[in-house]
Amino acid sequence: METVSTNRAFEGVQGVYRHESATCGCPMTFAVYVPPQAKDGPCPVLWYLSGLTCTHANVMEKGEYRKAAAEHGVIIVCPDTSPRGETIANDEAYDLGQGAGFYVDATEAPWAPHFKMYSYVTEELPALIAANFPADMNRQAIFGHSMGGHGALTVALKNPGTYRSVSAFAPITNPIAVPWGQKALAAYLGPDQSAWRAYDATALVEDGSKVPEILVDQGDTDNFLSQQLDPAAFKTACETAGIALTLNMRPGYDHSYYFISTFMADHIAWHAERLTKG
Ligand SMILES: N[C@@H](CCC(=O)N[C@@H](CSC=O)C(=O)NCC(=O)O)C(=O)O
Repeated sequence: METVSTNRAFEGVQGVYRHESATCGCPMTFAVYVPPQAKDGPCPVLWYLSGLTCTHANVMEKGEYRKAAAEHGVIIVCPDTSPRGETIANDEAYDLGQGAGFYVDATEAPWAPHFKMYSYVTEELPALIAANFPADMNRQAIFGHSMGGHGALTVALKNPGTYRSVSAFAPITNPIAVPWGQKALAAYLGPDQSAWRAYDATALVEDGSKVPEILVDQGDTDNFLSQQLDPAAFKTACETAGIALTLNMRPGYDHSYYFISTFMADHIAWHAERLTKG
């Protein structure tokens, strides 16, 4: 692992790192904020998964998470959203290929050799974090935005013992039913829609995956709300399954990092409460 940069912030350290990923078969860059409490012992880890077009840098530069992370003593890890490189498959559209990995393990050509973001964020990167940072891997939580909200929900639902809590900003909650998801899942997983259900938060809940509670914040003037994000089916699935979903509709907020940064401290405090219990 190579250190790209480190900067002192809120008495902790914001770092950017690069490593050769065996899972994605290319160099991958990620950001880690280590809070000041780490000098006294391992800290819990909160994963942030970003949305379409993002690298590790969008939330690092615009998410405003460091003050709350330092206050609560939480490490924040921000992976990239896909493998990248000139020799790696891509698409000219912003919602497929590089910058749009959808946190799945692709099975279809030309994506399958490198687009393994599910395994990358659930296996390879956690092992790297455990080996190189003052991280208490028995206390992990996960959140994300839009495509990254979809990633956070599906990763938590598929690994209920690993993450103590899960939340999302404006998540894609039912990708099999919306254009972004239908396009990406068809490309990465092929035409058999039964394979898509393993990466759809609403379908996972309908099919029996369970976490005790979920926090979601959603702007009501988000331009993607009706076509790509509509949380109605997810809300119904959670109600039926007995999952306590808190869905905060936020008047006047859009899909941007202005919205995310407004509610970032609330989400970190919510996770910190669950990460420091027990
Ligand atoms: N370029 C596209 C929209 C891209 C976009 O809005 N990306 C969001 C995530 S959307 C869902 O995953 C984002 O986080 N962008 C990065 C940022 O820094 O804001 C278009 O123009 O429609």
